Amino acid sequence: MLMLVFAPIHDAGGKVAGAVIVFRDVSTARHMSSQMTHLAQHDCLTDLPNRALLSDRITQAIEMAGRHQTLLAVLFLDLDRFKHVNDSLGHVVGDHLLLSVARRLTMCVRAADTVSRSGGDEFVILLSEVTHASDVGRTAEKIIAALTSPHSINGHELRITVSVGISIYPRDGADGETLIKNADLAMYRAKDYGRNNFQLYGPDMSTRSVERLDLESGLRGAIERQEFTLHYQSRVDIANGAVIGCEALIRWQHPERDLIPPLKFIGIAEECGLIVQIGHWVLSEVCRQIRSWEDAGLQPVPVSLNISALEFRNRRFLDSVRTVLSHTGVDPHYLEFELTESVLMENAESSSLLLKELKKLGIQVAIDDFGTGYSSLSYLSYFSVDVLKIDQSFVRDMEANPDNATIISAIIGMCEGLKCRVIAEGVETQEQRGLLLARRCREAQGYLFSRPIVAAEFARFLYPIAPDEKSAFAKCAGA
Ligand SMILES: Nc1nc2c(ncn2[C@@H]2O[C@H](COP(=O)(O)O[C@H]3[C@@H](O)[C@H](n4cnc5c(=O)[nH]c(N)nc54)O[C@@H]3COP(=O)(O)O)[C@@H](O)[C@H]2O)c(=O)[nH]1
Repeated sequence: MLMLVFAPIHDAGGKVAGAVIVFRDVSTARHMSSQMTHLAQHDCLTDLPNRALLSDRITQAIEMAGRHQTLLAVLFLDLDRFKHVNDSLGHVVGDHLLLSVARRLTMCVRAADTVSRSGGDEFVILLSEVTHASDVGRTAEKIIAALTSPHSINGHELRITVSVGISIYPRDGADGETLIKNADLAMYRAKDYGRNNFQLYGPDMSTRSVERLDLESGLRGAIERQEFTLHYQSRVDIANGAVIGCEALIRWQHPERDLIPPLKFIGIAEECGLIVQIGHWVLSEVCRQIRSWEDAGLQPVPVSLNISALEFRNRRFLDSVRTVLSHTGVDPHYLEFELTESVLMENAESSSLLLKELKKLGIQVAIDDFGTGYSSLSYLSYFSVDVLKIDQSFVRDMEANPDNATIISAIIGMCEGLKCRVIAEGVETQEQRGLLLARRCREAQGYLFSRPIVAAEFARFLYPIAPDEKSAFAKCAGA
C-alpha cells in the first residue's frame, strides 16, 4: 500500500509553481497496526474474540435488538474440573483441549454469533439473533453434547463436561456487563446443581452469589477453627441388618448457621482448591476415629470416605495417604476410598496406576454413584475395583420402575462375574430391601437402616474387642 505526501513549491510571488510528491510504502506499518488491533481484540491461544471485542459486539447487538424488538442471549461457559487436566497432564495438553473446545463451540453457533474466550477455561458466547428464549436452551444442550464427546489430544482420550449459565436481553440486563455478570451467576448455579448442565439466570441468584462468597470466605480457615465434623452412616448386611461398615460424611458446623450439609460447600471447596486440605482432614479424622474406637475397646468396622477429583489428581495424594497411615498407625484394611466413574475416567491410565498403589497399601476402592457417570463398562475390568455402589436414583423408584430394577439386577450379576462387592445406596423402604435381597444384593446403606450419625452414637453399633479373639469383621476379612 502506498501513502502519498504532497508538498507545493511556490515561486517568488507565492504562486504554486510545482510540487514535490513523496510516495511511501506503508504496507508493513499498516499490517503491523492491524495485527496489533487484532491482538488487542483476540485471545492469543484460540484466536477467538476476547472480552473487549465481545463487549463491543454485545453493545452493537443490543442496539440492533432494541431497534427490531428481538432478543439476544449471553452464555457463560466454564469447563468442569479443567484444572485437573492441567495438573495431571500438563499445560500443553490443557492448551490443546482448549483449542478443541474452541473449534467445537464455533461449529455449534451461527456465523452472526460470537464465541469468545475470556481467559482460563471460560468461554462466553453471544447469540445475537434469538427469536424465542426456549431456542437458547436447545443451543445450550447442543453445546453440552458437543463438548462432552471425547477429545483426542496427544494420544489421550479426554472427556470433559461443561457448566453453562444463560442471561437473556432485555429481561436479564440492559447492557453487556450486566448480561455477562448474570450469565456468570447462572453458571455457578449450574455448578451447584452438579455441573454438566445449563441454567437460566433468575433474580434470586444475586442473593445466592453473596451467600456463596460468604461460604467461600468462611471455608478458608474452617479446618483451623475445627468447624468440620464427620457423621457416620452404617452399611449393613441386608439379610440381617448387622452393621458391617460405614461411610464418613462431612458436615460444617458454621459458627453462625445450622449444620451445613456437604452438597452446599464441597462444590465451592473444589472450585477454590480447598478440597485437597479438607480431604486430608477427613482422612486424618477417620483414622483418628478408628484409633479412638480401638482405644475404647471397640472393634472398628471398615470406613469408606469420598475422594473428590481434585484430591485424587493431586500429585501429593498418595504421599499424604501414606503419611496419615504412618502417623496414626491405622490398619489400611479399615479404609475404603469412594471415587466416581468420571473421576476414574478423566485419565484412565494414571487412575489405574494410582488405584494399584492404593490397593498395595491395603486400601479398598469403591465406585460411587455407579450407573450415573459413564456409559462404557469395559473400564471396570481395567480398574479392578473392590466395590460398586449402586446409585440411589436406581434404588429410589425400583418398585415403580421395572427398568431400574432390571438395571440393578444387571449390576449385581456383573459384580458376581467381576468378583466385586455391590452395595445398594439410598435404601429407604422394606420393599426396596426385599427386592434387593431377592436379587442377591448383600450389602446396603440407607435411611431404612440408619441416617448418618455422630461418631459417639455410631459407636453403639460396634462390638467390644474380644480379649483373645479377633472380631467377626476380622474373621470375614481373613485378617
Ligand atoms: N469430597 C467429599 N465429598 C463428601 C464428603 N462427605 C460428603 N460428601 C459428598 O456430599 C454428598 C452428599 O452427602 P450427604 O449430604 O451426607 O448425603 C449422603 C447421605 O446422607 C445420603 N443418603 C444416604 N442414605 C440415604 C437415603 O436413604 N435417602 C436419601 N435421600 N439420601 C441418603 O446420600 C449421601 C451419601 O451418598 P454417597 O456419597 O454417594 O454414598 C455425598 O454424596 C458426597 O459426594 C467428604 O468428606 N468429602
